Amino acid sequence: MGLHCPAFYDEAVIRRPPVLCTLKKYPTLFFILFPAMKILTAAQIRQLDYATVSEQGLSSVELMERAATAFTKWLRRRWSTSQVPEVLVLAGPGNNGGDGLAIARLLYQDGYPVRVGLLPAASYSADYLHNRAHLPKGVPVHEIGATPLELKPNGLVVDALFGTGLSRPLAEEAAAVVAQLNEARARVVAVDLPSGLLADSPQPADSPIVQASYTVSFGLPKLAFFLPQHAAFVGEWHVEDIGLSAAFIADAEASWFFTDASAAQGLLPARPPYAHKGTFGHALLLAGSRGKIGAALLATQACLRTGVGLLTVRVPGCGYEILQTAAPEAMCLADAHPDYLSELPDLSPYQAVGMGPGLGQQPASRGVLQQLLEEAANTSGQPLPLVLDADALNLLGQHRELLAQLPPDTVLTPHPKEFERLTERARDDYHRLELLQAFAREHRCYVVLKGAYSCLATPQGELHFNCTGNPGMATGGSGDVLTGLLTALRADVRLTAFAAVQLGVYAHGRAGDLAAQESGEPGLIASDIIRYIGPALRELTAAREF
Ligand SMILES: NC(=O)C1=CN([C@@H]2O[C@H](COP(=O)(O)OP(=O)(O)OC[C@H]3O[C@@H](n4cnc5c(N)ncnc54)[C@H](O)[C@@H]3O)[C@@H](O)[C@H]2O)[C@@H](O)CC1
Ligand SMILES: Nc1ncnc2c1ncn2[C@@H]1O[C@H](COP(=O)(O)OP(=O)(O)O)[C@@H](O)[C@H]1O
Ligand SMILES: [K+]
Repeated sequence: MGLHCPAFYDEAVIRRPPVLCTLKKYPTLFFILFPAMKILTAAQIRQLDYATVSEQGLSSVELMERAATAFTKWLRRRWSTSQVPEVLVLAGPGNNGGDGLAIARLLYQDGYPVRVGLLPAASYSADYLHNRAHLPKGVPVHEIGATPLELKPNGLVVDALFGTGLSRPLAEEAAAVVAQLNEARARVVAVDLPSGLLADSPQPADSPIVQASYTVSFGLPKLAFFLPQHAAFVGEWHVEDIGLSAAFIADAEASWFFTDASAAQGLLPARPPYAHKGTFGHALLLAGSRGKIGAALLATQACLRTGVGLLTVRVPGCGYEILQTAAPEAMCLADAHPDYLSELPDLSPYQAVGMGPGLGQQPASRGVLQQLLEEAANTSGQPLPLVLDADALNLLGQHRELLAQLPPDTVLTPHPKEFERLTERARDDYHRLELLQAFAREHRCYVVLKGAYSCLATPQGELHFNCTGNPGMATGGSGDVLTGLLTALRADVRLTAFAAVQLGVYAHGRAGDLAAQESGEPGLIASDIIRYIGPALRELTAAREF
C-alpha cells in the first residue's frame, strides 16, 4: 500500500518508499536516518521516467505496465467485480491515455465489465498506440467528446485523459467530457492526476478539471495534491510505488517536500537512561487573558505531555489558581495585571519561550512581545528559541516594524488568516506559498502555515507539507496544543530547530489522528489531542542506543 492522504489515519503501517533503497548515496548519517521526501516538478517527473527506464533496462511500455498494474491492484482492493456494474475508462492521446488502455485490459482480464471511451486527437504517443493495439477485442470502444457520455448508475469512471503532460487548460472536446463528468457527479478515479489539473503551477480559476473522488498517482505525490483549492478535484489521493529510480530522486534538486511517517519516524531521540529534568530543557509559556485562560492551559498540558523537563507558565492574575489547580506539574508566575500580561519575567532560566495562546491584543501585551524579541535576540551565544502563535502573531501584524526584530530561527504558527495579517491577501494557494517562502527567507524564521497539510517554510526557502491531521482538528484550541508541543521541542537542546518543528507538526497531526480513531472527527476536542501526544511521540522515537 502506498502513501495516502490523511483521511485514512487508521493505517499505522510505516512504509518506506523507494528513496530509502539508495541511502548509500546520501553523504551524511543525518540524511540516512531522516531522508527528505521530495515533491518533484512535472518536468522532473518526465526525466525520472527516462532515468528509471534506462537505469533498470526497461522499455517505457514496461514502465507503463507497472503503473497500470499498480493502479489496477489499488482498484481491486477497493471494489470487487460484483460491486461495479461498469468501469468506463476514458483515454486521452498521451501516456496517461496509454495507462488507461493498459488498465482497461488488466481490469477486463480480471473480470470487470469494462468499456473504453477514446478522445480523438491529431497524434498519439507510441505507448498509447501499443496499448491500443493490445486492447482485447471483447472490450467495447467508442469515441468521446462530440457525443454525450452514457454513464451507468453506480458505475466507475477511470479518468486517463491527461496527466502530467498537460501543458495548458483543456478546451473543446476534452473540456466537454470534463463538464459532463462533473455535472453527472460521476464516481471518478483519476489516473496520476485529475485531468485538466496542472501538477505544480497556477492555472485560471475557471479551468475545466475533472472532480475525481479518488486520485491514484505513481511514485511521488504532486504539489497540486497539497493545496486546499484543489481538494474538490483531487478527492482522496493515494500514491502507489512503481519502482521509479531512487537514485534520480535522491539527486534531484527540490524545494518542496512532504513529511510522512517514514520521514518523521525516529526524529525524536530516545531519553537517555541517566536523563534528569535538566536534560530536556525549561520552557516558558506566555499565554492567557481573562476569558481565555483555557488556551494557556491547553498549551501548558501539551507542553508537559511532549516531555519538557520543566515548565513555567506566565498568566495574568486571574489565571493563577486555575493553572495551579489544573496543571500541578507546571510552575506558575502570575502577572501583576489581573486580566492580561503586562510584564516580561526574567528570561535567564529558560531554553525556549512560547507566546500567544489566548493572549489578547492589549498594548501592554504588545510591550511584553517587543521586550521578548529584544531580549531573546540579545542572550549571550545563541538567540533564545521562540514560538509565536495566535495574538502574538496578530500583534506582529499590527506592528510590522517588530518583524525586523525576530531572532533567527523563531517559529511562527499562523493559520491562513493570521498569515494574511502578517503579509497580504493571497490571490490563490500558489501565491500564498510564494508569500510564505519569501517571508521565511526574509525573516530567517520557520513558519508553519496551519490547516490540512500544514506547510512548514524554512529560512532556506524549503516548503515541507505535513501528512498527518484530520478535519476533526478544526476545533478551537487545536492550535494552542501545537504551540505547547513546539515550545517543548524547542526547549530540547538535542533537536535542531528544523527537526523540532517538523517533528512537532507531524506529531500534533498524528495525535489528532489517534484521537479521531477514538472519538470520531466531530467529537474530537483539543484536550483529546493532548491525551494522544504521548502515544504519537512513542511511535516517532528512535531506538535507544547504548
Ligand atoms: N514516471 C511516470 O511518471 C510515469 C508516467 N506515466 C503516465 O504518463 C503520463 C504523462 O504522459 P504524457 O507526458 O504523454 O502526458 P499526458 O498523457 O498527460 O498528455 C500529453 C498529451 O496531451 C496533449 N495535451 C497537453 N495539453 C493538452 C490540452 N490542454 N489539450 C489537449 N491536449 C493536450 C499533448 O499534446 C500530448 O498528446 C503520466 O501522467 C502518467 O499517467 C506512466 O505511464 C508511467 C510512469
Ligand atoms: N482539516 C484539517 N486537517 C488537518 N489538520 C487540521 C485541519 N483543520 C485544522 N487542523 C489543524 O488544527 C490546528 C488548528 O489551529 P488553529 O487554527 O490555530 O486553531 P485554534 O486557534 O482554534 O487553536 C492546526 O494545527 C491545523 O493544522
Ligand atoms: K488523469
